Amino acid sequence: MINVAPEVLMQNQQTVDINDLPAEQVALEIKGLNLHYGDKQALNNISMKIPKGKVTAFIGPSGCGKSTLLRCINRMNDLVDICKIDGEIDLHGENIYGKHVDVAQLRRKVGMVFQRPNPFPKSIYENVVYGLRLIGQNNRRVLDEACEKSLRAAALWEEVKDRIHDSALGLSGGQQQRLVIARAIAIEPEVLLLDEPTSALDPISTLVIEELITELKEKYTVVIVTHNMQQAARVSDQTAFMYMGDLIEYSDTNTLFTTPAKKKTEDYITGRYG
Ligand SMILES: Nc1ncnc2c1ncn2[C@@H]1O[C@H](COP(=O)(O)OP(=O)(O)OP(=O)(O)O)[C@@H](O)[C@H]1O
Repeated sequence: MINVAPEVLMQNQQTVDINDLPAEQVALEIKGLNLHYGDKQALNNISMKIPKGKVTAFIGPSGCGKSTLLRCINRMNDLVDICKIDGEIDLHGENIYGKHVDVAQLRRKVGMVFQRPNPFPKSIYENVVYGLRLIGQNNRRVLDEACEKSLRAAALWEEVKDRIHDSALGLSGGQQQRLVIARAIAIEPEVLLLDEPTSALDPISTLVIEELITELKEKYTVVIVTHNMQQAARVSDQTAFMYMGDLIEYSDTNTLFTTPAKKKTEDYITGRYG
């Protein structure tokens, strides 16, 4: 028996051949990506297309390489000395691992939110406008507008509008995670990477973030790593199942959860391992 409630999948009805997307619908294309940590290979020849304006989920058992693959998309793995990467990731047709790529610029286009909310010990306002200040924007009116717009987009404005100059550390975990999302979108990235964004949150905050993810895809390409298959089924349009560094199966979420093509995928989604 498959573990994901059919009504969840019904809400998500759509079928797209993910391997046959026209170029204008592709946000990211990963081509023959191999990654080693020292002698250990963590990603094996991964190739996939990530569509624009959709939510793509990476699922798979612990240690299969989901976060590693996610971190390749904004070159966070560059910070790991023993990490060696070959292959290509094209963002709108341009290889992000190309010689002349400005990594700081890339990370403005590809924002990231981590498992644990990590607000800075500053006010709510200063957290949201942080990235704008970094790129030299200090006009009060522009910052005020960006702050309100981002907090609204992150579904947090109504809860904090009367205390935006208070410390961000006084917010609840779920509010902090929405604040971090507001901070990521304030600089208007094209892609938003979410690495298990709800794993430290209670069920109600999780639901709020899931609803938010569904709204965010109207403006951004979202890629999410999750341990939670129900969550992948609820929020994603496409799902990639990974196992021991391999991309085993990648298709629209309904197909992957209802009629997986590979035995390994079926074993995983039916809870036989993982
Ligand atoms: N900085 C690192 N140095 C060395 N090995 C690493 C590093 N980061 C990850 N690994 C290894 O790479 C493999 C993939 O790890 P990764 O964190 O990407 O998996 P994951 O699927 O996201 O796991 P989880 O669901 O537990 O977070 C694992 O074997 C892990 O031990």
